[in-house]
Parts: sequence; C-alpha cells; structure tokens
Amino acid sequence: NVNVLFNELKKLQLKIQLPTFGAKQPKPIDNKQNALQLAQQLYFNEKFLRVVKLANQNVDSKSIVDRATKRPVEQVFRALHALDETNLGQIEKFIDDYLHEPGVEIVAAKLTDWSEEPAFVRSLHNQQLIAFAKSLNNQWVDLYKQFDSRLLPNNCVSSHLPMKYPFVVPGGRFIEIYYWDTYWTIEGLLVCGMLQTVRHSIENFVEFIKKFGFIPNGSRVYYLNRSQPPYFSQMVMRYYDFCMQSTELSKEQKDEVRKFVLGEALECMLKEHQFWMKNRSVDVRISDRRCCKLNVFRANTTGPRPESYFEDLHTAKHMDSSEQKEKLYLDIATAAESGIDFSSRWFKDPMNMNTIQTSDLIPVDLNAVMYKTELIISDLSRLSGDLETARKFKMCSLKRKFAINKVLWSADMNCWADFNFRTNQFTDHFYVSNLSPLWFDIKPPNNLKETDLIELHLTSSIDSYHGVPYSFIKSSQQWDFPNIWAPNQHNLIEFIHKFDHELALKLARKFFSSIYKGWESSRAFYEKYNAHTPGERGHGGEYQVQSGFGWTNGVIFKLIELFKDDIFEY
Ligand SMILES: OC[C@H]1O[C@H](O[C@H]2O[C@H](CO)[C@@H](O)[C@H](O)[C@H]2O)[C@H](O)[C@@H](O)[C@@H]1O
Repeated sequence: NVNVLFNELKKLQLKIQLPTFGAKQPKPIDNKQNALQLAQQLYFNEKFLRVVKLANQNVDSKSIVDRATKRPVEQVFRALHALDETNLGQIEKFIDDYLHEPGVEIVAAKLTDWSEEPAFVRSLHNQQLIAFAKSLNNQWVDLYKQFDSRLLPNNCVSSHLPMKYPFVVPGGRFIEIYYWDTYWTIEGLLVCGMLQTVRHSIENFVEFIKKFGFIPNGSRVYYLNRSQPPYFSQMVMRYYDFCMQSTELSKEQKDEVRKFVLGEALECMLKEHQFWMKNRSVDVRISDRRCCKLNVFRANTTGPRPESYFEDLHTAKHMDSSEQKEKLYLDIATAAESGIDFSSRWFKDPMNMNTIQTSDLIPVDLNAVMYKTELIISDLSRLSGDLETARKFKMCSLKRKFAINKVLWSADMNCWADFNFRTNQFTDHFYVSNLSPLWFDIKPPNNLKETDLIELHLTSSIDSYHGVPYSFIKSSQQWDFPNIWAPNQHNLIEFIHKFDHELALKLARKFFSSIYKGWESSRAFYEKYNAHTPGERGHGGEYQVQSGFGWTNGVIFKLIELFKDDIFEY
C-alpha cells in the first residue's frame, strides 16, 4: 500500500538525515544552466527518486534514474514540486505525463566494421567451436548502442552523458558504457578485427578526459562522482600495438594511428594520471626520511548512489550519526569506483557491509595498474621524442614498484595485500587482486618466484573450480565466492601463459567450458558464473545477474585466439 511505503521511506530518510544531495525544492531554472547540470539536479532529487519508486516498488533502482523526461525539465520540476506523495494516482499520472520508459534514448547503432565471419574464425576447425564463435560474434550487434539526443527535444533531459560516437555496452541493465569493462571488450573487438569500433571507444574516453579530467564509472550523470580502475592507457596501448603489427593497415593508416596515440591520447593519459595523483593518493612513510605516494580509490560523494538509492538508505539505517552515514556512503561509492562492488574485500567484518572501509585502504590492484600506466606513458613519451617526460615517468614507475613491495607486501600472507593506512594494518583475506603486481611483471620480494605465489595461493582452486573465484569468502556479495568473473580469468591466464602453456590452457578450458555450457543451455552469455557448476550463472549482490555480456565475450574471444581449437575439450 502506497501510504505504508511512503511512511516507511519518509521515516528512513528522516532518521538518516541525508546530506545535501540534489535540490529539495525545485530551484528557479536559470537559462544558462546546461543540460548536464539540470539532469544532475533531477536524478539526484530525493523526491523524484522516492515517487518513481512508490509507483514501481519491485523495479531495479537503476531503472528509476534511467528514465528520460518527456517534457522540458523545468516543467518536470514544477510538477514534481506540486505532487502529493501520498496520492498514488497523482504519482502514476506524473510518471505517465513526464517520464519515458527507461532507456528509450539509447538506441541500436550500426557497426561499420563488423562481419558475420571475422577472419580469426577461419583459423578454427572444430565445427562446434566455429558455431559458438559466430554466435558470440553476433552479440556485438546487440551490444552496440548510441545516445540519440533527437529523442530529447526542447530541454528534455536524460541521465545519459552526451557521446561523440556509439559505444559497446555490457548488456542487460547496463545500457551505457562502463570504464574498466571496456578494456576487456576492446580485447574481443581486436580479435574480431573491429578497429573502427575500438578507436571510437577510445575517442569517447578521450572526450570524457578532456571534459571532466577523468573517465567516469560509466556514461551517466550519476556516475560523475567517481571513476573506475584506470585502464585507459592499457586500452590505447593494445590498440596501438595491434595497429603497428597489422599487415592490413597501410603506412598512411599506421601514421595516422601513431599521430593520434602519441598526440591526443598521450595527453589524456597524462591528464588522467594527474587526476589520480591529485585526487586519489596518500603519502606513506617508508623510512625516517622517506615518504612515497600511493593511490587509493575515493569517490567524491558522501551521499547514497542514485542508481542504488534505496539499497544505500537501507544499509545506512542502523547508523546513528550523520558522520557515520556520510562515511558509509563514501565507502560504498568508493567500492563502486574500485569496480569490485561489492566484496568482503572492503569490509572489516567480511560478513557485514556496515563495516565497509574502502577509502581507508591502499589497494594492491589500483597501484599495480598505475605502475603499468606510468610505464606506458614513459614508453610513449620516448617514442614521441619527449625524453624528459619519458625519464620522469620511468622514475615514477620505479618508485612505485619499490613502494608496492615495501608497503603492500605482507610477510604473514606471503603475498601483496591491501593496506589500511589509518590503522597501519593489512587486510586479512586473500583475493585474486592480491596477485595483480604479477600481471605487470613486478617480481615479489625476498627472492620468491612468481610460480611460488601461484602455487601457494591458486593451485588448489584451479583444480577444484570452473575458473578461479575472485574471492574465497562466502558472503552474499557478488564479488565473493562462488562467483567467477571474466576479467580475473583473463589477467591470470595471460600471466600464466608467459611461463606455463599447459597450466594456462587448463585454466582457460575450465572457464571456457563453463561459458560454452551456459550458451548451449540458454544461448546467453553472463556477467559472472558459478564456480561449482559449469554453465550456471553467478548470483548475489544488489541486482539480478545480467546477460550480454561485454567483458565475458571479450575474454572468450581472446582465449579462442590464444588457444584456437585446443580450448574445446569435447
Ligand atoms: O548498480 C550497481 C553497480 O553496478 C555497476 O557495477 C557492476 O557492473 C559494472 C558493469 O559491468 C562493472 O563495471 C562493475 O565491476 C560491477 O560491480 C556499477 O559500475 C556500479 O557503479 C554500480 O553502483
């Protein structure tokens, strides 16, 4: 009943004393305010979030903020202000009159470089594998979207950000581009030879960096207060290496790619690096006389996430002070910035989300990625003839490598670990990301070998499961056991493949067979899978498991390219 729910929501809200978060009253519309600011005002407006939820009680919270307006936003604000929140009839009429169904402005786009049978398929012989690869290739067509602003005339707004080019989305509820997902999507697009689509993905991110100084979590106004793991320079490098090694591109085409990468793209890498160093770093003392800078995740908000507004209110409801609630909201959004949302990794008590402490931790994986970024900037600067920047970034990378082994190495765990810079303690549990310095060729200290680390921490799970779980803690969070995620399989297999083909193939086959079985039974590709049962989708977390799915498809393409027919065991 609407009155009961309304009262409950009202009670919740009064109890948690929300920090100033969007306009409580419609502000007079200043004509100079741009569409982005107006969209921000609407989609962060608590009354808006509340009333749309009241009329759609069982929907995924994200769909509330994914509704574009049918009428100019100033009219929407006026109607919202006048709305009686206890009158369901009025609310339903408001939604009908003023709001579209979620996602109407994000429409199918036409791929210009897609072919029904990409060249790599010709190197396969197994007919079942060929049929599977073709079906996987068809997914690109469904996942390619564009933001069509023609559907938003005269001051109508959407939470989607304007984009220069169409983009590949993960799929399901994720109908916008996501930052770190795109790295694995690009891996797959390159296998399929879709260079134009890759270039457009990168150029969309170039535009973001020019406009915002960083790449947001995803292409929505409600993602503008945070980023995701900074894989931009690695995406560019994959594209660059692919083009330079291509036998199909002409000299002129290669020159054009080189000019773009060493010009605009490199400038953006520098700008993004500056963003992370300025806004997301802490100084850590490593000896009496020396300090070093390491990176942290830290969202720029102390409010609930609009796309998970009710989930966040619910998590905060037992907190007493507004300081505690603000810290909780900061740590929740910060976990979303890490891409690992959510996992016991960020909780002091692995079973209790209220003990989340993400912004107090120096994460191993973020610093490993920043190390790689510094190396790439150094290499590209040298190629561009800027030797001073090349030297400066080489030096940064060496200092970071030293700091990673000095600050983030836990002798007790015999591995790297996230370090709480407030309590000066390591976090207790092992996650696959604890090994991430290995992906970027950082050697462990104390004369340990890389293979020792894999053996110590992963051998038994490679044998026991259908892929390597990100975490071995069984909580109900989606990044915890028993879920298997494609990006981790990729990092791990690519790394192991450098020194042990058989072990890499064993792991690749296990993950592949799970995806294949899932496809055989449902013709779908999922965002996460179950470690115990091949083909079964993962579960847990705050939304239903999604299909599509950008990074799973990207990684599978990469594994087929790497192992060809051998990947198929039947
Ligand atoms: O709506 C909840 C959260 O959803 C996203 O996170 C998950 O999906 C992303 C897209 O595949 C992925 O990048 C992330 O690693 C997943 O955990 C979103 O990125 C979060 O910000 C959002 O709060």
